[in-house]
Amino acid sequence: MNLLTLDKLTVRRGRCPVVDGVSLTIAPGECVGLIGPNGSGKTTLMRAALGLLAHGGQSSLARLPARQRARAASWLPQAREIAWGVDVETLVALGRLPHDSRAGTAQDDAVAAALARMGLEGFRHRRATALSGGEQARVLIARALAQDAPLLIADEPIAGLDPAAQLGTLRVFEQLASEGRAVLVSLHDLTLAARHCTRLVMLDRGRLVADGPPAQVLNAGNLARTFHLHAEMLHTEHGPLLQPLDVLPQVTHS
Ligand SMILES: Nc1ncnc2c1ncn2[C@@H]1O[C@H](COP(=O)(O)OP(=O)(O)OP(=O)(O)O)[C@@H](O)[C@H]1O
Repeated sequence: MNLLTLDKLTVRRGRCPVVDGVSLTIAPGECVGLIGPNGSGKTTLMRAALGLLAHGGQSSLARLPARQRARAASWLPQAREIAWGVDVETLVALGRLPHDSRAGTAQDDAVAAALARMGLEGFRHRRATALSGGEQARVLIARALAQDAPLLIADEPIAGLDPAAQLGTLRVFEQLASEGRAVLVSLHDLTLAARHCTRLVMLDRGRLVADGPPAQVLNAGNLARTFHLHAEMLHTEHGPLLQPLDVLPQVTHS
């Protein structure tokens, strides 16, 4: 059974559609990378899919009552704001709010597992607001993991993380997928997207322009048309490596 179905999802800002008739499904076991240039509609698509923005078309998640939705999907927004100076363990435990028994073994296990996955055991008793930006970002990812939902939707979760933390985070997402959950993650690093996602969905001016295996989606034509990039995809023993070579002139569309 699919964990997310979008059918002609459309979001307008004024008269202009910034997400334009996007249809897709996400099934258990998939780690789907959402890629596209700045302003192509990635955040808007995710927020509309979650029912956080008025939209046309259908989203299977947006239709659910709030509590059920919070059990069906966890959401990691791009803005990393930690408003309260609580300790890291307490903050991560907030991810358990959608579940009935907030205290007890299930909660302790989920929080401990989330802290371990993000390598935060040593931060458990630190005040969350007193951590570095990257550390705070990892704590917020841990909070989303503690929610223990079948689908994680994450908006640029590795922005601002050091290279090891970026790799570690994407490996956690791959692990979630291999455990039978699913992830929809927006990414700007196309090499990491190619290496760690099972599938890529490419947006261009709100439209879905490619959807499939990374090697197929990241072809020279798509990179030129959508990203205005001349790039070479190198196939190394460690996996694909995208080498940007030049910026191409943008074609004006009427
Ligand atoms: N509140 C808003 N009011 C009007 N237009 C908006 C609003 N929020 C976003 N937009 C526009 O919608 C389009 C899509 O924005 P969105 O944030 O979804 O893009 P994105 O692909 O996530 O970009 P980025 O990679 O820069 O984060 C952009 O053209 C943006 O200017």
